[in-house]
Amino acid sequence: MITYPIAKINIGLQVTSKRPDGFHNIETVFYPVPIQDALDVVASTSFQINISGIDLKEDSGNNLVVKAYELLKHDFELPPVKIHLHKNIPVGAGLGGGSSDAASMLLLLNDYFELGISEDQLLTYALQLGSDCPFFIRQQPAFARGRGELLEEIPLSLKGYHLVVVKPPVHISTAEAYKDVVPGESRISLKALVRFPVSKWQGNIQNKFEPTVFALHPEVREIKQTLYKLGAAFALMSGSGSAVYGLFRSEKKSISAYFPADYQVFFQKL
Ligand SMILES: C[C@@](CO)(OP(=O)(O)O)[C@H](O)COP(=O)(O)OP(=O)(O)OC[C@H]1O[C@@H](n2ccc(N)nc2=O)[C@H](O)[C@@H]1O
Ligand SMILES: Nc1ncnc2c1ncn2[C@@H]1O[C@H](COP(=O)(O)OP(=O)(O)O)[C@@H](O)[C@H]1O
Repeated sequence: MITYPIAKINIGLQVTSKRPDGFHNIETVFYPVPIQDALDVVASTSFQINISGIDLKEDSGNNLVVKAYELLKHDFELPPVKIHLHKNIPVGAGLGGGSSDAASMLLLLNDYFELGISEDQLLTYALQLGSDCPFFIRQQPAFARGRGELLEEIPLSLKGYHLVVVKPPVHISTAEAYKDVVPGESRISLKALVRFPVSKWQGNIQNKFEPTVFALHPEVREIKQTLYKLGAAFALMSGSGSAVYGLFRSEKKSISAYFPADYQVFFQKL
């Protein structure tokens, strides 16, 4: 059975407080975007995993899709499986690729082996794999609080916008990014801000990780500035970075020419 895990962008990200469990409470809007991996699973006589595409530079046994399989195997009688994961979503980018692969694995195993796991239970399993993971169970635009798992779906649509995502060759560790951030409340709630037209978002919708990431990696700030110079209606770093996205009113196919050759540039009509 094959499935195509998608990516997300964060439209605004506020880190409101540090929690006793070591995580942070956040407020963000998750929006699904069609940058995709491919995940193929078949029942087999022995467990195997094969990864192609972007090199994850780590033991495939630690991959989140394997963790998702092991999590369900603990509670259900699953046969061994043969997994093929093709990585296309940039890694360490703030696009949630690993979390999405893990959530897709839960959904796929539930369907393939007819496990009968309810959506609520899938959300609980997903949170054990990552804070971003529950969003990828339903993949609907959502205002998120808590660790990112308290999801409230919102009627936000960016249909008609042209999305550009630029990922420089900078890998950002989410855990390291949280260590540097100074928590605080925002003046106006993000949930209220996203109801404004996109043309009013610039300067109002912010990502709390930008100041520290921009200070350490000025090239990430430059991407945002370039996207605005090229006419973006809104541009922001996604999650803990290092990918930056821009929303444009018109097609921007030649945009790659404005960035160095080793930057990955994706464009997609939403
Ligand atoms: C920052 C965000 C914004 O959407 O996304 P990314 O930039 O990773 O895509 C998320 O909060 C990332 O979620 P996720 O990538 O699933 O993180 P996890 O695996 O749960 O946690 C990795 C580490 O980040 C820190 N962490 C994560 C989430 C959170 N609400 N508070 C935290 O302090 C913890 O130190 C944790 O050990
Ligand atoms: N299937 C996977 N895809 C991507 N990264 C994975 C996967 N499984 C485990 N990882 C690990 O998770 C880390 C963060 O992955 P990713 O979700 O892409 O980050 P981010 O959301 O911060 O861009 C990677 O550096 C890698 O070590």
